[in-house]
Amino acid sequence: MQKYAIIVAGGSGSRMKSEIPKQFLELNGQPILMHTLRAFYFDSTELILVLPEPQFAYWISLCEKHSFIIPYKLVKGGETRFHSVKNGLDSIEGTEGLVAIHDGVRPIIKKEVIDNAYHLAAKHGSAIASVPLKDSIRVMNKEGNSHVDRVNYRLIQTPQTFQLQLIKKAFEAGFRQSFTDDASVFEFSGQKVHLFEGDYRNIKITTPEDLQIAETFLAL
Ligand SMILES: Nc1ccn([C@@H]2O[C@H](COP(=O)(O)OP(=O)(O)OP(=O)(O)O)[C@@H](O)[C@H]2O)c(=O)n1
Ligand SMILES: C[C@](O)(CO)[C@H](O)COP(=O)(O)O
Repeated sequence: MQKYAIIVAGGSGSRMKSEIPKQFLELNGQPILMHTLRAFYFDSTELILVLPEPQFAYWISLCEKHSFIIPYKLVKGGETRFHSVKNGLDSIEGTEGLVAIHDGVRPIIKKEVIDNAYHLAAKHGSAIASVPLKDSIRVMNKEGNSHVDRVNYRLIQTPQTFQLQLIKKAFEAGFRQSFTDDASVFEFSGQKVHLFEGDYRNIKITTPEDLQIAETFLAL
């Protein structure tokens, strides 16, 4: 079955507070985004990179500088992550195949996790990488806050992988503020979300200390 990977990097990176967009910050001498794209480049997977249009020229200049020649389709980003993913999905012709949707700023992604994602999505319709919580959590409420049992919760990562036809249909219903990821869009369309074991090293580079953590993982 044809495999696609949509790598979304259309955000503004406001929490990183860096001058250059966080997807272009270097890890081990290469922009974060290059590590992420390379991880999905196998098995004739068709890659789609979603970037804000004003960043296209800068990205192309980085590719020349780093002799980065992996083939991919470049698609413009949208106002929110939902709109960026939608643009990526709309760029795929037809409805046959599997699509992994992955944050461009999660560069430490093992091939084993990606393989599992496609395999399980083919079987269940969806496959969402997740990990159990290591810390205690409390819920905030009118009384202040109270204990909740962490065994009932999971932290959700990407890749979030789907049968193409099902996820395209789900995104046609339109944007809602409550959507934080692709699994929430898929669930809203009435489909069942299938979780599988992700990886604690698959961090989302969001704030400055995440860069140091990612450097450490890459060195392993
Ligand atoms: N309009 C948007 C917003 C987010 N993303 C992507 O979704 C992923 C996860 O989002 P996040 O880490 O929150 O990125 P930003 O929105 O860039 O960061 P921030 O929330 O700190 O501004 C990132 O790869 C980001 O580029 C996107 O493609 N299009
Ligand atoms: C998609 C995601 O990475 C799953 O954990 C997350 O929901 C993105 O959230 P953000 O607020 O856009 O970083």
